[in-house]
Amino acid sequence: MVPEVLIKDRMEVRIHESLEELSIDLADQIEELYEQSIKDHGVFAVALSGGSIISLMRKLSEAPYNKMIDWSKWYIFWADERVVAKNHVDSNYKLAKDHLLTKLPIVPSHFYSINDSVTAEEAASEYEFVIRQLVKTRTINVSDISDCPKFDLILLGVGPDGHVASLFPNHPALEEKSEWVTFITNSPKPPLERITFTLPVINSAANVIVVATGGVKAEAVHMAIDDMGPECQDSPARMIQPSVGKLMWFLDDEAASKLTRFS
Ligand SMILES: O=C(O)[C@H](O)[C@@H](O)[C@H](O)[C@H](O)COP(=O)(O)O
Repeated sequence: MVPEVLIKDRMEVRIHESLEELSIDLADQIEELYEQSIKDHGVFAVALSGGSIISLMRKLSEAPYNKMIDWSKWYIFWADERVVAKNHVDSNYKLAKDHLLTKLPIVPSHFYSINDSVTAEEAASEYEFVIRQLVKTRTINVSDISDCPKFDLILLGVGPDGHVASLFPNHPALEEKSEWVTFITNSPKPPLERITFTLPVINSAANVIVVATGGVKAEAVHMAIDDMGPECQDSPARMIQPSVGKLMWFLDDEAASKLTRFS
């Protein structure tokens, strides 16, 4: 089935009848963005999040995608990470590795996970340092309008409260403008300690994909996408507005159930 597609400015909303259809469409779109990035600068620098998005990306490990893609060109980052050991059940690195990355022939040295043996503050600043080095060598592109990294693709889930990455409603981390990676020690969603890309970095990406499924996300999706009054202004998901890049939302019918169809 073809998804229902809504377009507003540089935002595209793709609504699917089933998770299976969403997963196939997600893999198709990621493959297309990969092709564009390779044509543009020869590599594909992708940042992942935690949560259900990882299992929704599973089609990438199946035919035809697994054979169409030159996986040696992929560089994997985390838009946010829980500050726990890499083998801890809460680790976003472990989640991605167990359910996706080990099923793909990506070069292991192309996984850029955080240092899990230091404090959240140190992990954030070390991670930013690593990204800065990769921007210097242009493994990660640089934004056309600031000195921020321009990831080829940042993939985000969204929480029922509208959080994206580890940027939670009304949290001071949302105000961070100078750091690329910041840390929090009081996450409303456990575990408490996390590192996260800041809004300037997310909004400098060439492409941002946000995935939300299930009725529990319907209100957050409505607040993030629809033209609403002041009550939606606190939604971190609504703050995802790439300055130059493209924003795509992938929803299932339930997550889209409160959405105003705008085109
Ligand atoms: O580490 C995390 O907790 C995540 O990166 C977080 O931002 C997640 O993506 C959303 O909470 C959506 O998670 P679900 O898709 O599982 O609801």
